[in-house]
Amino acid sequence: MAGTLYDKVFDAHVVREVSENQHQIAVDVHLINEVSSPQAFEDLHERGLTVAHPERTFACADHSISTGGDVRRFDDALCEAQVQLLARNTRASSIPYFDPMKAMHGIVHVVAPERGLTQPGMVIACGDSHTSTHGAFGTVAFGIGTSQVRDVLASQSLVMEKLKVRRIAIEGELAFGVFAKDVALHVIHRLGAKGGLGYAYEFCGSTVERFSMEERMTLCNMAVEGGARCGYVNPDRTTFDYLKGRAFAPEGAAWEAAVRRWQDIASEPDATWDDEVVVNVGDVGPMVTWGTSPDQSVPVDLPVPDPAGAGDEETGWRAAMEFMGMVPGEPVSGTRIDTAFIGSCTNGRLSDLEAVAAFLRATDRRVASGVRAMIVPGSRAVLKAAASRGFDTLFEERGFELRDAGCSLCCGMNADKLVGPQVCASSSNRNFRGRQGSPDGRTFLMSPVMVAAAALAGEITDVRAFPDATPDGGGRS
Ligand SMILES: CC(C)[C@H](C(=O)O)[C@@H](O)C(=O)O
Ligand code: SF4
Repeated sequence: MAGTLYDKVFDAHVVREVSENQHQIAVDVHLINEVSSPQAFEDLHERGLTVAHPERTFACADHSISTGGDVRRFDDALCEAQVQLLARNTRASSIPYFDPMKAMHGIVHVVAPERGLTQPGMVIACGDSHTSTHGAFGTVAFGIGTSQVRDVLASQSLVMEKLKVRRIAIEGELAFGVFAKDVALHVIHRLGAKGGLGYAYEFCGSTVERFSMEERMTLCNMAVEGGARCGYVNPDRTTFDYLKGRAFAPEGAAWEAAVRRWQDIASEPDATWDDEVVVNVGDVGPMVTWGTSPDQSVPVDLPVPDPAGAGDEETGWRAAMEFMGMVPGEPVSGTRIDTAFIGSCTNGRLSDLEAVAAFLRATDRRVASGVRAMIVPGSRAVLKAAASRGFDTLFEERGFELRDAGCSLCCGMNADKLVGPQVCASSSNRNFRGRQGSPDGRTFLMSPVMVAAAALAGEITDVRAFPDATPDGGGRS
């Protein structure tokens, strides 16, 4: 069957066309969280409706949860109420809940793939924009608003438009110190934070083919920061190998049949894309943002650009630079930091922690004095795997706090927040003003290894400039 993966999956899920380019589509897996579901459940109950498919609905409490070691402690009454409501609503509707008191707790975009819930060819919806992460598996996965969460709870379907598809071929070998996160930041820089509006991004090319599933998740996670509603990678052997044996993955004959089905849904070579872009990443360096939008980034060894060359964006660039304390023509490196945050659904997976551990082992330095450095695994499974490799001791010996799983400082919706105008080197995906819980806080996005380097140096620094860093420590994550 000719066509793109997006077309094939979307078309296979259409229940009916509601109006011109508005389709009711079936949802295979609905992920819910404590932030965007309480109102949806309330609306549902007000209409006298019940959850249509609790067995296709899965819940995590991730944004509001404390990562300080006791998940029963809350920063404020709203956080506590949201988590309690999620527990109550899931219990009342028999929805599986990855309870924060239990071993499978974590950020929903980390937990669902770990469990094997995310599978090729599915439509996955969640009231959270970074649902695009699941596209790494050849899944059409996107964020929805609270009223759509209600619709999916009630009907296991929702109404949406069909997107255009942009094929983004990423080519080249990543240099030492360059990671999937740098590729994501580079692509967004090149195509713009709004460049993907109305599109699904299909990531392909030799770089993506070589990427692990965790690297693909990092890339797809950030598709939404480039304005795309979803991003995906065609499923291949890497995808199948990752999924095999996971809790929700099919088994035996069903596994063989699933793999055949999954192979069929990849985009055909003669498919038609609405747009095609080639991005060469062989000469991309470690990226760092200088502004308040994820596309405002520069390789760490280049100066902050001149807003005079930014056309329509000049005013926005100037405002962002002023807020961030950046000077055109001056390097971002050398900016003193107060906080270092390694975690989030972008970069809180085991391979991220492995890359950080390898980097730390290649140096003997500790976190610079005055810097608070936090490592927050995306899930308890990641935390456990990290501990079994001895990373807990390593991180703590070097002055990093290894915390419990959750969104933590990514969004400042829990006790982990910046204070005042603090500067944070962060491995997360958004650098919007106030993003990390302080209206004046300043966020610089970069890869987890670059965050670790900043933590040791006390300032944003080029990881490649660490004299004792080795290619192993700077390898891809
Ligand atoms: C709070 C939640 C709905 C939000 C999102 O939609 O992405 C959050 O996860 C974020 O990263 O900003
Ligand atoms: S880790 Fe950050 S980006 Fe991901 S779901 Fe949580 S708040 Fe959103």
